[in-house]
Amino acid sequence: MATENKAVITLFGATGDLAKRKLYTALFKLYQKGYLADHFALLGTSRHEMSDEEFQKLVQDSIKDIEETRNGEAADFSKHFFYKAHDVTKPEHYTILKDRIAELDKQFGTDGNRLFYMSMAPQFFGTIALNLKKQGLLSDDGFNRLVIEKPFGRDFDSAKKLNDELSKTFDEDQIFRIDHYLGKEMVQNIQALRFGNTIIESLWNNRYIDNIQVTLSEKLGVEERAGYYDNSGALRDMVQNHIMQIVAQLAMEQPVSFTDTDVRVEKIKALRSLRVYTPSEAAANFVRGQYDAGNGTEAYRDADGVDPESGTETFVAAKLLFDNYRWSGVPFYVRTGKKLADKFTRIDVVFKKPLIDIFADPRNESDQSLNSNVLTIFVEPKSGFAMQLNAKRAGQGFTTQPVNLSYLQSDSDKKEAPEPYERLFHDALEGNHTNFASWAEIAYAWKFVDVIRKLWDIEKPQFPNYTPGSMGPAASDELLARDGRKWVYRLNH
Ligand SMILES: NC(=O)C1=CN([C@@H]2O[C@H](COP(=O)(O)OP(=O)(O)OC[C@H]3O[C@@H](n4cnc5c(N)ncnc54)[C@H](OP(=O)(O)O)[C@@H]3O)[C@@H](O)[C@H]2O)C=CC1
Ligand SMILES: O=C1O[C@H](COP(=O)(O)O)[C@@H](O)[C@H](O)[C@H]1O
Repeated sequence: MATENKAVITLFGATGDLAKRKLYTALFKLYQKGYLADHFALLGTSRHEMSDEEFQKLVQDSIKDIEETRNGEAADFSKHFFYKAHDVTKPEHYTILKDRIAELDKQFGTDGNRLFYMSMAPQFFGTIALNLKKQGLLSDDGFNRLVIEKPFGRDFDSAKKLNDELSKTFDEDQIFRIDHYLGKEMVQNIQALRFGNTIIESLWNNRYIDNIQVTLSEKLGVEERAGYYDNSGALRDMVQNHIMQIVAQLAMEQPVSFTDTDVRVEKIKALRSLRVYTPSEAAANFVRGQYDAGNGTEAYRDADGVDPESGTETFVAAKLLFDNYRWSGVPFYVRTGKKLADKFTRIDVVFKKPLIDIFADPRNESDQSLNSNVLTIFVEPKSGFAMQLNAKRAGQGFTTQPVNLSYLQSDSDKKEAPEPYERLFHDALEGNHTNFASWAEIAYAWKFVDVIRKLWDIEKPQFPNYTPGSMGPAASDELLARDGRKWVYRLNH
């Protein structure tokens, strides 16, 4: 039975792409499930003039593809939505919001609970937070929470400046920094798999694991976001946040309890032990790429809104090392890129082979009958796990072959699973930080990434260097080949 969350949500950027594509849908699903009911209201803002009725129509249009569970549900839901034109850079405009929030609080009985959601260009985040306090928009009665979109800074210094600005208004336990990968079902499952299974956790260390591979592969290019992406690149867009968060969950120690505070402590410790490279180590352990034209796709540099001489990377592969007792000597290979062969996210945990292969033919030195055991966590589009084991091939004689034990979520399971934004909105309304990035995690991730960024900003890359539809530049395969390893997922394999 769902417990209703009471709050007035103030959404900055209410007419933006993210709000229309993801946020209203997420809220509607929470409404359908009863997590939002009579006692909530959303006050949308942007500079655009619009009436409440027009805004309600915009919200209804955004959720029109979701099936209603009862007649008139979408219309009833939209009646909780209100709008005020507001320029976040104008301090005097905040008074308009303040009065309206107070009215909505009374009208909907939200007990003074306020959730502020910044879904706007990041240069405005600091200003909004400062004005929320200065202009008196915070409540004295219920909770005051801030949900903030990515990117959180573009390097450590800018992230720290932003965090200092936010901290003048909100305490760390009031800030919810969105990383939508943390809202994905199978990313959350990493902890269930590790800490719910003796068979897994007892092997989860450098005695048994040879290497771990994380792949976030995208088939699409930059689409409509070229302006943002060309200033960002894959390192900032995907590695500093999503990949670091996944890697932290794979590397962390078992938390004392499954609470946000204890989980955070362990993730922070894991990121603290990530080896920060010197520039020459960074050059050896990081690979960047940019897609060329090919397979019916134009080159990145020819895309609308991209600098024709752009040196922005659309692909990153890297080898990460943790300097701690559990992981010493185990490389974590990560990669992400646009215009790759397919859209998928997966984690491959490659176990060490048995020390002695008693099945190999002693007369043939090159005979290797045993494969590595590989645990694959399929994050998307399929969701589940597979464990590759060695088994006897059926029939006369004795040879082994790899076989798979697998669990894949059914389509109905997947339909039941909330979308990341639904889950994360709900967590923020509940005040649960488990699936949000803390400042310390973000700070360590930036300090790690800044070394690479600085190096890449100095050295001119040899771009373009990979074909659309491939798995990135050859140097990505060479990164592993140098260590005598291969990506578990590769084309034509
Ligand atoms: N779109 C996406 O897929 C994703 C977006 N994000 C993040 O979400 C945030 C929002 O992105 P997105 O929705 O794409 O951005 P958009 O550019 O589509 O929307 C920006 C919103 O901000 C409003 N706005 C701009 N300037 C002002 C101002 N001075 N005062 C008040 N309102 C203003 C705009 O309305 P108006 O111009 O009328 O004022 C609009 O509602 C960003 O931080 C982005 O990085 C993160 C992941 C994915
Ligand atoms: O944060 C981002 O993520 C998307 C990929 O997210 P997914 O859920 O579709 O895997 C990426 O396309 C975008 O560039 C980045 O900003």
